[in-house]
Amino acid sequence: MTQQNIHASGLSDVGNNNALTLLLVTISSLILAILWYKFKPSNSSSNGAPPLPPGPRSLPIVGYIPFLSSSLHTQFVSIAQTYGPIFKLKLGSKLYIVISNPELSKEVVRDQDDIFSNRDQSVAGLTLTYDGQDIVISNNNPNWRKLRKIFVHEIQSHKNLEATISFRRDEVRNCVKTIFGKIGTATNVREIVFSTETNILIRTIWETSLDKGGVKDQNLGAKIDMVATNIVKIFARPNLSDFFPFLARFDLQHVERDMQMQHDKMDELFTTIIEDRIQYNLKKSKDEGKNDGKKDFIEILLEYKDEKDGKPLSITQMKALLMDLMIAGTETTATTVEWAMTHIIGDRNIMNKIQEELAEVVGLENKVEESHAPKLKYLEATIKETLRMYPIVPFLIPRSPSKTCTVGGYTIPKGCTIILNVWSIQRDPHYWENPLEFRPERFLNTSWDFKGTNLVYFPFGSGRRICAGLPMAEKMLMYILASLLHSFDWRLAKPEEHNIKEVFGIAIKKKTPLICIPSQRLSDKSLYM
Ligand code: HEM
Repeated sequence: MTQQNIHASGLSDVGNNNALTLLLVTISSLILAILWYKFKPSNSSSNGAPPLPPGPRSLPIVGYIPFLSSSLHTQFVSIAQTYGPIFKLKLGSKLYIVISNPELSKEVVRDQDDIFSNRDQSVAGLTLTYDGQDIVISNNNPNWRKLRKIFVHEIQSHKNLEATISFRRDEVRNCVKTIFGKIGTATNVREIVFSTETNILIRTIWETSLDKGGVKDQNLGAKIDMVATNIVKIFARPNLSDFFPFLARFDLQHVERDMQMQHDKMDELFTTIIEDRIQYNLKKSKDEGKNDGKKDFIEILLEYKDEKDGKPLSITQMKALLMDLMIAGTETTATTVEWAMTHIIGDRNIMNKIQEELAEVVGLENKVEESHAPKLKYLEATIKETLRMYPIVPFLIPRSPSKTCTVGGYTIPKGCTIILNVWSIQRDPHYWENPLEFRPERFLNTSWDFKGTNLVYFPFGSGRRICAGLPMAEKMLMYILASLLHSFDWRLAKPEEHNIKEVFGIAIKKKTPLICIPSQRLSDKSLYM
């Protein structure tokens, strides 16, 4: 080959190379474009806004629904291990964002609390609460603010809690008396505590009407217990109407129908109570009213109904509020007591420490009073540890942002559902040493409280929507547990059946009920009467 030819061929090689390179670049670009289109992160956004959080791939239409397990709390921990502390899930046509670390929780419940103070309103929730006219399910609106203010300032105020101390004392003593009648026999602690809590709430709500021709049904507590239990069970049923709102009108799984039935039973009761009281008040003179002294909750609410300034409270709003109290106040406390007793009975060392403290503070010749509570530090630490391992409402009550915003650098679209996995945060080894060990000592001499200030521990929620019944819950847990453990020694009915298996739902419950045998601890029998 001549030099010229070599050059020519070289040139032509260059020419050929250029053409080849161009072809390769074009094909590569095409392939890359196709690959990018096909595998682009599904969360990237085209308008320059931050992307949606990452999350597992899901099927068309149904999204991730077919892959959901019955133990969502543990399943969400596994998903977070792959996708990080904030991930998204598409369930039907709805977008869920799950958050499982304190830093991101803080962005929701503190830094942007106002934006995140609406609720994700499920069909069952709306059906139960007169279309969200209550506190728990209502969005952040003037109605919610008013009801919450009445509840927190009137019912949960220090003054009112002091004024209603005798109701709690009577009912907790009845509880001790009932258990005394069961000494030596297998006893379901949760059932007894549930009834005690129901009776306390009934008396706090309409004490005087029991004396004044109102509802006198002896089995009222048991009936309410049954309805409340049914309601919690219905809440635990996943509902297609929530995942596909356009299906809601068909109520394919009858969740709405079943909830309506329970709602109607409670509604009938509340209507009777309120009407009886209105009639009674109409009959009595104003002066008589002033002499009454103690006001129960119905009386307080009726004053707001007749309010001259501002917007009076409607009867429906009153009933919605009563519904909240009876449901939110019973299940939570009874379940917490059951978990605490499970661990206390399962660990003789913990039981001894609590009982020694009670003997010292209360004395073996006395009954427990609420006023002993501030000195019962080990018992308090045991309750805190119980609520660390078993935050009864494991995902809090889901919230929904009122406008599109960002959390952790990701876009959070308006109207999606926010789940804060407090259960996983409170068991995260990153924040808790040996988190699966039940160790009350970790709460001794520390500043942890229930106010949700440190988002490593917030079993009652945090921010604007923190549990409105917190002051009462704290008192009840201390008083009931102190009375049960001061008055009785406890052992498991079947020690081989000791277990701490959970069932996930709107409340985190024991898989099998705690059945145990009480024995008399105080020598003076009159302390049980
Ligand atoms: C162990 C007992 C209890 C626990 C663990 C508990 C826990 C909670 C939690 C986690 C929330 C949601 C907070 C959030 O979304 O950030 C809540 C809300 C609420 N709780 Fe409780 N609760 C308990 C007892 C009670 C009691 C005794 C009452 C009433 C007598 C009550 C009334 C309420 C109400 C009305 C709300 C709704 C607050 C709102 O949405 O503004 N709770 N509770």
